[in-house]
Amino acid sequence: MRPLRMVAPPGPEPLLRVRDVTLQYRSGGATVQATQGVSFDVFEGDRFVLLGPSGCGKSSLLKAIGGFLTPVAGSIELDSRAVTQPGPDRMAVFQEFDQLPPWKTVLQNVMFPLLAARRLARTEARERALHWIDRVGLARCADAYPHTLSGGMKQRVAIARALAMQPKVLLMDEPFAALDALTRRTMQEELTKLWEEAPFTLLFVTHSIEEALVVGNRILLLSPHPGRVRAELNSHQFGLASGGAEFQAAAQRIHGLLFDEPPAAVAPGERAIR
Ligand SMILES: Nc1ncnc2c1ncn2[C@@H]1O[C@H](COP(=O)(O)OP(=O)(O)OP(=O)(O)O)[C@@H](O)[C@H]1O
Repeated sequence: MRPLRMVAPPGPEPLLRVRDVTLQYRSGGATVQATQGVSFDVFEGDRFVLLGPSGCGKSSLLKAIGGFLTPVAGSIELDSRAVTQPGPDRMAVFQEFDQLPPWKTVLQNVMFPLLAARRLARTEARERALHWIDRVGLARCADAYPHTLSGGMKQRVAIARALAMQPKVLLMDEPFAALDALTRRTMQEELTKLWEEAPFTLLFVTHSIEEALVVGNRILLLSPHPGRVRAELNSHQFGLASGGAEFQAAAQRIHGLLFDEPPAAVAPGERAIR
């Protein structure tokens, strides 16, 4: 099918530019193709969502943007510089609750990257860390160890740790997928609130259509394995208060764009990607 993309308004240069990226793994003599020629732009302050079915290469794209996987074709630029390795300008939050070293307290966990990157002296790192621990609502848990925290609290620590580094882009790989439905909703709410208080650039991976609509302002739809761009949509009209018929219709439409063969019809304002 011909992928669809919203007509891009003339505007600033993208912060993150992904061009024709093909990703592969070599596994036991075989080659697994994760994505095929994927292109998209993320602008400063975007909440950009990669949405697609399991195995379409969303995590692989995040790994490549993180500098952990080199494309076999195409290019990735952050702030007009080629991404060739991991760096503190791209902090990640993952789904797994064990991403926090268990022998460090909450405060030590959040301070750790600040000290490792030699960004700040210990006193400033502590201050910065405490600020972010407070921002995610965990001020009373600064001296707690991860095993004493709930899943949602651990994810809040991971978010505080990442945002304390003031990355150019925050990478989130299904960060709420292992949480119960109620906590997941709360976390979506809290993430949106953090963004509203002080916007940052977010690249968020999910396979939940509802989560994409709630968290994102722009959504890239990827086809099943290997991932290709199917469409790019604006979703800034949907927020946490969204529900009802319009939200359901948008979710249905995205479902059609992702899975229907032939794909769902083009909406006004969208065009084929050249
Ligand atoms: N380390 C690896 N070695 C070999 N193949 C891999 C590796 N990691 C991922 N793959 C394969 O690459 C493809 C894309 O995987 P990826 O995890 O990026 O997809 P995804 O869209 O994030 O899936 P999910 O939503 O299930 O996490 C899959 O076919 C997967 O099996």
